[in-house]
Amino acid sequence: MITFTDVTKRYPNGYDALKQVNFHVDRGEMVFLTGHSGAGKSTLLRLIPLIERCTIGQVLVNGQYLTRLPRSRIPDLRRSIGMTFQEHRLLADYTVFDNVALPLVIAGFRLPEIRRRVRAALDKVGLLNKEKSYPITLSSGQQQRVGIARAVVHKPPVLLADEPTGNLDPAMALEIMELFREFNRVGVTVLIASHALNLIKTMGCRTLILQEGNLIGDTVPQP
Ligand SMILES: Nc1ncnc2c1ncn2[C@@H]1O[C@H](COP(=O)(O)OP(=O)(O)OP(=O)(O)O)[C@@H](O)[C@H]1O
Repeated sequence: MITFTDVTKRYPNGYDALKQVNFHVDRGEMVFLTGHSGAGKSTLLRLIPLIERCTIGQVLVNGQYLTRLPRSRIPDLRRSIGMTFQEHRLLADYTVFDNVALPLVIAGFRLPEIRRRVRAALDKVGLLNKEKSYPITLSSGQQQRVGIARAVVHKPPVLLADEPTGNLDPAMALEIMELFREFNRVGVTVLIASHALNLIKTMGCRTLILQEGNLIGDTVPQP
């Protein structure tokens, strides 16, 4: 589903945030990505929906080589990927419903379908009763859940999460990770960047380890 072949990402200031990274994530896998601050985790995630382009190498997502992907196909690629961010990036003057509906509005869905899908997504994250609330009135964990609902509302086969539990207490963090696991159980390929080593251990998933832009580990837990 996601293959990196000798991927190097050099930023315009000449810094190599990723250096000849190679890995493959199969369809339906759930994988963690960890490493110190500045190791390149966010950079790696951003290459998948083409928020950034790699400088050298190949990124293959859902059968498409991204280096060859014409600009006109980027919206299609992004519709196949859901992404959540640590800082949520919710719109403060939009209700929870409207925040989650946004990707569907942009994609041109009709209102009855938008209602149905947004409510289904909010139901999955346990926030159906908050659809009329504004993000500022929600806890950090609830805001993260709204971000997750927005990421899955168009039912993408791939879900990426950048530090989804950064601001949360351990119990809430585990709940959020379990939510990702539920999406994975129904077939979604999940890749999560996280510092939370204990939590990653608890989840018992394959883990990629980055250090200064090098992929130095790819561990699969023993049964
Ligand atoms: N747009 C940019 N221009 C130049 N350098 C950048 C840019 N974005 C990131 N970097 C550098 O690339 C390196 C990797 O950054 P990245 O955000 O991918 O790391 P990270 O592992 O996600 O870190 P954190 O855990 O702190 O979020 C860092 O040294 C960072 O300063």
